[in-house]
Amino acid sequence: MASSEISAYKKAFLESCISAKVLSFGTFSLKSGRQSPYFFNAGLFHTSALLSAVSIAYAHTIIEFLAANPSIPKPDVIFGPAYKGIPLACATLLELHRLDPATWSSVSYSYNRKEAKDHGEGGNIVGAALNGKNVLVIDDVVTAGTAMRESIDLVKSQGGQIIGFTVALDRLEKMPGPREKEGIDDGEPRMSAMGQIRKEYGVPTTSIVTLDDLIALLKGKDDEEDMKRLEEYRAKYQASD
Ligand SMILES: O=P(O)(O)OC[C@H]1O[C@H](OP(=O)(O)OP(=O)(O)O)[C@H](O)[C@@H]1O
Ligand SMILES: O=C(O)c1cc(=O)[nH]c(=O)[nH]1
Repeated sequence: MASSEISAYKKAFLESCISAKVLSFGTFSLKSGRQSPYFFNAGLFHTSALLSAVSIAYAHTIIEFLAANPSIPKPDVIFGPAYKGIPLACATLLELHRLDPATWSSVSYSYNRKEAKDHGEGGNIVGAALNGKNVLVIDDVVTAGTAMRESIDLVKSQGGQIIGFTVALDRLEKMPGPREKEGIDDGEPRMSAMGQIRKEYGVPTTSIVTLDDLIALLKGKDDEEDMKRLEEYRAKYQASD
């Protein structure tokens, strides 16, 4: 795919991520244990201009996602998993309300604490209670899907129903093999985390951009060495779906 085939808002989103160094290139250790030649640090969307830009991209992605999947019920709650999902969910809900107040004014945000609070109101959920609610989860990036699975378990344990997942970046990586953490790569094909979750839980998922979009954007205009490392990484960890 050539960079000209990326839609204008995806291109603008990726370019703002690169200029703010939300997307950076080098060698990074991931939660999965993989060594990646690129990293998406959503914690760097910390100015009002960047937070506004990212929330506009999420909001448009969510509106398109809901329009393309009419069987998905309307969300009651936008849930942002701790930590990086928290400001993203809150800012996106404000943007959705700005774009379409009639639809979004009664929708709530909610997020978890990583450590439950044992005084005051207590518990590990801040914002709307999830019991009986249709919950749309917003997170920053998906690699092996550990964070997504934790969100599914958490929302279910609170009595909520997950109706969809939206992330900024789907790295399109295959799920880790059973001995990958020990450094043993069996080289077997596997589905992506997003694909596996769609299949296992029947939960629809979407992303603003993917690794394929990033490579298409960078092709022919960036550092050739970074580009080569990105393509090698994609070839090694590319998912089968
Ligand atoms: O798909 P995975 O393999 O789970 O990797 C991606 C997740 O890892 C990071 O979160 P982390 O758990 O480090 O929490 P943070 O938001 O506090 O940085 C990142 O923010 C994603 O949520
Ligand atoms: O897989 C991860 O741990 C990970 C990848 C990435 O690009 N960004 C991030 O915050 N975590």
